[in-house]
Amino acid sequence: MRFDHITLEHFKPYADASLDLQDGVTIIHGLNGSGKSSLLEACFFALYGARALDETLDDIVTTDEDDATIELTFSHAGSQYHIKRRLRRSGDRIQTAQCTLDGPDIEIDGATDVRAFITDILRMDAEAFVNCAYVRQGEVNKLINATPTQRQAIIDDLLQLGRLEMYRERASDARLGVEDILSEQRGAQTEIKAQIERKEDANLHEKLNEYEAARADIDAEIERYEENKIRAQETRDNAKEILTSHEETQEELTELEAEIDDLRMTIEEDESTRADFREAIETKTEQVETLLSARTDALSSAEVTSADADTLAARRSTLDDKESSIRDSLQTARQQQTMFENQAERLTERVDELESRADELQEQASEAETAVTKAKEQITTQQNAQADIEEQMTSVREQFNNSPATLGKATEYLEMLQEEHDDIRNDLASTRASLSTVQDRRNEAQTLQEAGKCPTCEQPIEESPHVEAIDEYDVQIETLTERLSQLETKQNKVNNKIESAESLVESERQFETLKERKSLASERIADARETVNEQTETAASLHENAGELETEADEKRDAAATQMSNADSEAEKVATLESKLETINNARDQLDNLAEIQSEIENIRAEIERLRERREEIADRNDERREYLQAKRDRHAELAADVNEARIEKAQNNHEEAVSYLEDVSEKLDELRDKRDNIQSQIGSVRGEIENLAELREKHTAINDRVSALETLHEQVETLSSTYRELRADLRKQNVETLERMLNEVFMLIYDNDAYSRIQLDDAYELTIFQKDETALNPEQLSGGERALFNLSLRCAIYRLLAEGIDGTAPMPPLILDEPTVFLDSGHVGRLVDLIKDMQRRGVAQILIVSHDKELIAAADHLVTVKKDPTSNRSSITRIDDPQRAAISAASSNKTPQ
Ligand SMILES: Nc1ncnc2c1ncn2[C@@H]1O[C@H](COP(=O)(O)OP(=O)(O)OP(=O)(O)O)[C@@H](O)[C@H]1O
Ligand SMILES: [Zn+2]
Repeated sequence: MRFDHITLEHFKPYADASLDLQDGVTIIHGLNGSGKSSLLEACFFALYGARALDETLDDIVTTDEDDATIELTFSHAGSQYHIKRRLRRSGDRIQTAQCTLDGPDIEIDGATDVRAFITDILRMDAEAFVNCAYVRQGEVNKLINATPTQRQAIIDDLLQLGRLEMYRERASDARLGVEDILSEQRGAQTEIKAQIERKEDANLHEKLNEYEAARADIDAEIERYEENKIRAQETRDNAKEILTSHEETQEELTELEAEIDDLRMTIEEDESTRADFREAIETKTEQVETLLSARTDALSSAEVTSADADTLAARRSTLDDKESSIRDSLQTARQQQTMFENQAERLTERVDELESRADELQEQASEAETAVTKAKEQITTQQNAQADIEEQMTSVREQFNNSPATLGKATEYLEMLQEEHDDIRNDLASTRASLSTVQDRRNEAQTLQEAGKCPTCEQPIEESPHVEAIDEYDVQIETLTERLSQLETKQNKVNNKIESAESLVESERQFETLKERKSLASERIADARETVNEQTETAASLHENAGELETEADEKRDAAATQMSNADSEAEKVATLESKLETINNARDQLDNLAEIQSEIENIRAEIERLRERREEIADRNDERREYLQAKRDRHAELAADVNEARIEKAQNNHEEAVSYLEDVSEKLDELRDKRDNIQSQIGSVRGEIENLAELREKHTAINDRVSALETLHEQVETLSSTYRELRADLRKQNVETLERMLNEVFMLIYDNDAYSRIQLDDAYELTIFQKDETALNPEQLSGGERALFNLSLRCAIYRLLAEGIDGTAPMPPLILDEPTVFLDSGHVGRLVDLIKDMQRRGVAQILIVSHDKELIAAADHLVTVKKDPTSNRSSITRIDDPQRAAISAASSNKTPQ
């Protein structure tokens, strides 16, 4: 067997990992806790499940994960198989969700079946696998510490010697089974023999003859009694017939008597009904009398002579005719009344309309008159205003009388004065300027003169021709000053004139305004006069129209009164007609009353008639009944005469006797038959016994044959059991010898020191080590390292024994070592490398070693390093392509190979 490939998901520290595995030595290397052992455990788990690891499924799934998947591919006997296990959380527990194995022509589903299949092809269960191929970390002492019996069991189991023991046990079980059956059969044989002897002593045929003779006697007796019984039955039946017929006659007589009583009673009841009816007829006849006298009164009230239907109908039709003619008149009168009322109403409405229209016109007329009065007042007011204006105008005119301007020329005059005033002002300004210039020149000349210069040419004065200029200036100043004073006087005068001219202009403007106001007043007066004329005319015409309307209103009012009185007279007619209708209705009520009385009389008479008929009917029926009654009485007398008392008495006696005999004979017959049945069953049992005896004889022959066959079988099984025992002992001896030889070979190969001469493994699987001086040591006395070496040797020897000792294809799993160097010194690690190479040479195809020891890398064909990421706490796997170079570099740098 070879592991080819393993894939992990969420298995212990692995999040996601996969690894190819080949033939040869694979070293799995890494630091403590990096996940090396877990990798091997995964392979083991894939094959056998969690139980084999002594762990629960919860331990296997990576902490905080809810599922895990482990897949292992392996080759075995030329075929490749693939196991897949999937775990999943369900509630707070992890469970196996899938466990399948597939390979050529096989597909298995379910953990139990997969484990069974693996156990079968490897020929070892999980425990055997661990004992042979999987040297687990820290299990150094397991085989050393085991008792010889345990060791024997382990090794026997591995070598399948257990099977021989099983076969032996089965053979021995079979022998015991045969012995059980044999002793049982012998017991049965003796028992049957005794039974046969007992039956032969019982003279069964003689007994049978006796019983048959007794049965024939009883049969004859039974026959005789049966004949007697038939005769007694005939007697009883004849008597019974006579008695039955008598009983029937008695019954008929009783029935007839009852019928006679019934009939008599019915007749009496009916006669009493007739009497009741007669009384009812009398009462009703009296009622008719009363009603007849009521009818006489009703006839006179209804004004008819007879109450028969025709008369009443005729009277009704007369009333109907009258009513219909009254209704016609009534309708006409009502229509007339309505018509007159409507007309009166319409006329009254018209009167109202006319009066209101006349009022409106009168109002309009008085409005016009008011307007006239107002216009006249306006005229007076305006005339007064005119006189006032004229007065003011006269005073303005008077103002102009003594003025320089005429009325209408004042503005022109003012403008002329203003021009004059402007001229004077200009003159004044220029004169003042001239005076000032002259004065300035004179002062300058004076200054120059005083400085000796000519004031005109500014030449030195001596040569100046203009010395007289200052005087000229003085003259000019005098002239100019005079002129100024003249101009100022003139200006004052003109100013005064302007003032009075301005007042004139104002008056003139006033005069114009007055003129306008006067003409306005004239216009208003004219307008008011027109208004007076117009409105006076309007008022007159309105008064006229209003008068006409009032006249018309008076006429209409009269007409309305006339129509109203017509309506009243029609209303009177209506009342009269309605009271006539009332009278007719009363007459009808009287007719109804009469008709009712009449119909009641007729009803009661009909009732009386019906009662009479019923009385007659009952009388007829009772006559019939009386005839029938007579017939019944005749039949009764006839039957009573026929009864023969003596004959009946005889029949009764016969019947009693026969019945009592029959009872006795039945008892007797029952007794005889019981007796016969008894004898018959005894005959049956004797015959059964005889048959039984024949059967027993047959059975006896058969059981004799079986007992001798079982005796032969017992001998054979005994031989088989002892053969298995001997075979196993032989094989074990042989295996112990081989295992001892191999153990010595391996131990000598791996153990470096020269302290021990040999190891002894005796038939009882006791292990002893001999020192050079032949003193014996128990392996438990060895040092820790020596025990580790001893354990390794023993494991390798067992592995070799299995691998070499089994014919054909060895189903051996890979040899798996977990931390084998733990107790070894460096020298022994080197020896371990030699051992591994030796095992390889001897044909162990796949060796898997977990080790943190770099020295072991020297033995590796393949190197796998395992590392755990310190932050994520997840492990990863790396394959090293060239392990030997890695080993050298590791040895030189003393570092973990990458
Ligand atoms: N269910 C789990 N989930 C996560 N991590 C786990 C789980 N079970 C174990 N581990 C981790 O896996 C590691 C143990 O792995 P393993 O025993 O394979 O280590 P190792 O490399 O063989 O170490 P050593 O050299 O000490 O034997 C531990 O660090 C542990 O924390
Ligand atoms: Zn480990």
